[in-house]
Amino acid sequence: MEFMGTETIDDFFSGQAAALAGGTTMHIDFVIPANGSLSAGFETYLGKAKRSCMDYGFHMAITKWDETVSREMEVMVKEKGINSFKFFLAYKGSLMINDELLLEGFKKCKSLGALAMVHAENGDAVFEGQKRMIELGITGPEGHALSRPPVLEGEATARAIRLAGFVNTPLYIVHVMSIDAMEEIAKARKSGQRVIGEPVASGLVLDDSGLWDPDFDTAAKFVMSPPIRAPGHGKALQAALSTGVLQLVGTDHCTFNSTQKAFGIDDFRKIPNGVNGVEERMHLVWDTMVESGQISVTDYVRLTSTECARIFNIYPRKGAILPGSDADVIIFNPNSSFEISAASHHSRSDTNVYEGRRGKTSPGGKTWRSHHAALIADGSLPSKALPSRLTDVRYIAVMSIAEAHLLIPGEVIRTSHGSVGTTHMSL
Ligand SMILES: NC(=O)NCCC(=O)O
Ligand SMILES: [Zn+2]
Repeated sequence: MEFMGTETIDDFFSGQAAALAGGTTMHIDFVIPANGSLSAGFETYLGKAKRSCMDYGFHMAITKWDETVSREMEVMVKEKGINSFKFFLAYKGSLMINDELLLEGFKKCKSLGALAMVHAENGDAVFEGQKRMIELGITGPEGHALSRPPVLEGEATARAIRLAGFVNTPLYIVHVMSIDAMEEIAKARKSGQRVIGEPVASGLVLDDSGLWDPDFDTAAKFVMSPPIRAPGHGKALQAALSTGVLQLVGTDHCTFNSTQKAFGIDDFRKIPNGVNGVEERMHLVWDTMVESGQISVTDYVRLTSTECARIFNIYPRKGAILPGSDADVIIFNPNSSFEISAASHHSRSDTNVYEGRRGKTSPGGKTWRSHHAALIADGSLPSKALPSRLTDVRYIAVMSIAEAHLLIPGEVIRTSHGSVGTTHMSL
């Protein structure tokens, strides 16, 4: 993804290699239109995706509005297999759109049967918050969190929910990071509105303390939007996930290396926003949610995978181990762990926001093995595979087997709690 004057350090190949190493076997990336053109953006991303080593799908961002965009949305849905569009309420001056455009976009999604997705922060208020921080002389990464507090996420979430309700169209809130946003989603769902809330790995397991680290590189690696919140928010998001208030776990994998993050060494507003997570998501959700007893193994499969397949209409090709479904499996040993580190991860990023945390190994002691249709015998990654873009927006299945059970290609899969699923990430 091109963002904030630079481009993510992971491309389709390295991002997907990281995903596969971490037990995720398909992703849906966000296409950013090229100068507002959906078809040009789509072609650009098809070109980038030539480097793919696993299956993928596309969402698309809508960053401006006119008759051409409206017509192109129709083409994307009817001819290109895109069934979800993202609207940014933040990033004033670049990706942000106003309420008028949001309403147009929601109406168009409704008429096309597509799912509207929203990045929910009040971009005008964030802009004001950033000015305030700079005026106070706060230029470091902590200024990022201070300038865009949870109330601005709550406000934008509530506004998007109400406007989606006004248009009467379903809504998906991406990267839910705060109690404020989660409570708006809870209220809407209780009232019967179809609102889907997606927390991401970073919001569930990290807190904002890293942003105050005196070492710039360390602090800057935690800069993402909405920001990683103060202690307490993550725990509340975990509880919301386990009780069904939030529906699935994504990653928003969007990596920049230290030299890119250093663009903002004198001004936090210039630090490219984004953190890693696609390689760590399955480990972290297992570790945080299953091992703590907050969710069952069956829940784990649903939250990391099946739910996503259902929401994006990919089930049962993905999200199920059934005749005709894709045979994507992951195998790990819950009793054996390794240390997560930038030194050994598969992303191209030179930092890892989960440095020092632990993940599970495969039965052979290596990273998890995961692959679509062809299991890798020794846990190694594919050098080049035969990926496909699922034009009917089908996803990939991941089966989690808690008992380490070595599979060989063609073997009948037996498990006491086998299931399947999917995830999405953005590169
Ligand atoms: N989330 C983030 O900080 N970077 C990716 C762009 C976005 O999705 O907002
Ligand atoms: Zn976003």
